[in-house]
Amino acid sequence: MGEMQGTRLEVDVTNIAHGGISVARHDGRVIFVSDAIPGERVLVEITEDRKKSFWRAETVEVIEASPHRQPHVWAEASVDRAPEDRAGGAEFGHIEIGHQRELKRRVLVDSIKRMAALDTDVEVQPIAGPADGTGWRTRLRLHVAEDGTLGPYSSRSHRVIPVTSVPLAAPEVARITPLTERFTGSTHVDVVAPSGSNSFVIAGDANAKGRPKAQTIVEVVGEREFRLDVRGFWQVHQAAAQTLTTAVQDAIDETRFDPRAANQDLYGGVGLLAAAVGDRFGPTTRITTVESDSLATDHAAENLQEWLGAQAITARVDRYLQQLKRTGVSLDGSTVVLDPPRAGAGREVIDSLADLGASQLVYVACDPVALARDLGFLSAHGYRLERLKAFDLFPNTHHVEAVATLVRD
Ligand SMILES: C[S@@+](CC[C@H](N)C(=O)[O-])C[C@H]1O[C@@H](n2cnc3c(N)ncnc32)[C@H](O)[C@@H]1O
Repeated sequence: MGEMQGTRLEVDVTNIAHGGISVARHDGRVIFVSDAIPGERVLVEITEDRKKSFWRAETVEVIEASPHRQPHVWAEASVDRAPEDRAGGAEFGHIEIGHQRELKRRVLVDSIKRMAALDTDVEVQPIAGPADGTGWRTRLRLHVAEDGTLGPYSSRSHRVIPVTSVPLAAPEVARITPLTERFTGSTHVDVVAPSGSNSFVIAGDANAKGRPKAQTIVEVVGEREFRLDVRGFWQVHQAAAQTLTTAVQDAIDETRFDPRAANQDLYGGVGLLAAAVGDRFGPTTRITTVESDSLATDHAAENLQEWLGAQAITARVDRYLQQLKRTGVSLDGSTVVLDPPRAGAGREVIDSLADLGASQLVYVACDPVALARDLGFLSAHGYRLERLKAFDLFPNTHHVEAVATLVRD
C-alpha cells in the first residue's frame, strides 16, 4: 500500500455516500471521490490508498459532467482550483440545489434501510431563504493562519484558505466578517449575528485555559425570545429554529400525548424544543429539559419560566436516565423529544429510554447514519417509525436534518 498515492485515473461515479462523498469503482475496489456527482466520468487523483477495501481520491477534472453540475456557489471552493486550495464547508455547492436534496434523501433512506432494515421514503424539504441555498449562516467560524490572515480550512486539511467572500453567510454575517484583517494571538474568529441583539466578531484562542467570559444574546422565534450565551449552541440557519419548532409540534401524535406525564426534552440547549411543546399543549404541560452545559441550562430555566410545568436540569443525558431508573421513575405515557449532537443518542441512551417505558419519541437528528443506527436499536425495543420528515437546514453542504416520530404500543 502507498504506491498509488498521486496516481491519476478516469472513473465512473456511480453513487453517493455519507459525508458528501461520491462512490466510484476501479478494478472492483471502491474509491470515495470528492467534488464529483453520481453519473459523472471524472479524472481523479488518489490521495489515500492504505486501506485494503477502499481508496480516497480528489476530482481533478470533470470529463463527462452531470446535468446537475453548476458553477460552484463559492468560486474559492471550485473544482477548477487545485484540490488543496479549495475552501471547505460547501461540499455540495457544485450541485444544482434540487439535486442536492435528492442526494440527501438517498443517503437518509439508504442508511435507514441498511442499518435499521426499514423501508421508508422522505422528501428533503427546502426551508425559507434564497433559492440557491446561500445567505443562511448566522454563525461562522474562520481560522487564523500563521501570517495572521483569516479564512476557512481547506476542504481536506487544517490549512487556512484565504477567501474574498463567504456566500453561505447571512448578509449581516458577510457584512461584518473581517476577511482583510490580520489577527495575532488568536486561533479562530467567530462571527455571530443573532436575530434579537447586536452582532459580534469574537477572536478566540483554542489553546487558552478556562471558559471565556459569558455574554448573553437574544434569538427571536416567532413571538418568543430566547436568551443564550454568544458561544452557546443555537441552530445555524436563520430559519432553522422556526422550522424545527413547527416540525416538532407537528411530529407529536396528539392522541398519545399526556400533558401530565414526565415529558422530556433531552439535549435541550436553551429550551427551544421544550418551548415548542409548551406552546402546542399549554403552559401547564410537564416537561423537563436536560442539557450538559450549565450555562445553557441557566438560560433554559429563564427562557421557560412562563411554562409552569417546565424545569431545566444540567446533566449528561445518559447519567440522567440512569438516575431515573435508580429512583424508580417511569416514563410510561410520556413523550420524549431528543435532539442529540452529531454522534446521535447511542445504544445506552436508547436502552434506557426503552427500559423507562417512554411511549412516544420525537428524534431530531443532524446525522442520517447516527439516526439510522439508533432507529435500529429502537426497532429492537419494539418502537415503530410512525413519521419521518427531513429539512434542508444546511444547503450547499451534505448535511441534512431529520425529525422522526417513534411510538410503542
Ligand atoms: C443539537 S444541539 C440541540 C439543542 C436544542 N435542542 C436546540 O435545538 O437548540 C445538542 C445539545 O446537546 C448538548 N449535549 C451534548 N452532549 C450531551 C449529553 N451527553 N448530555 C446532555 N446534553 C448534551 C449540547 O451542549 C447541545 O446543546
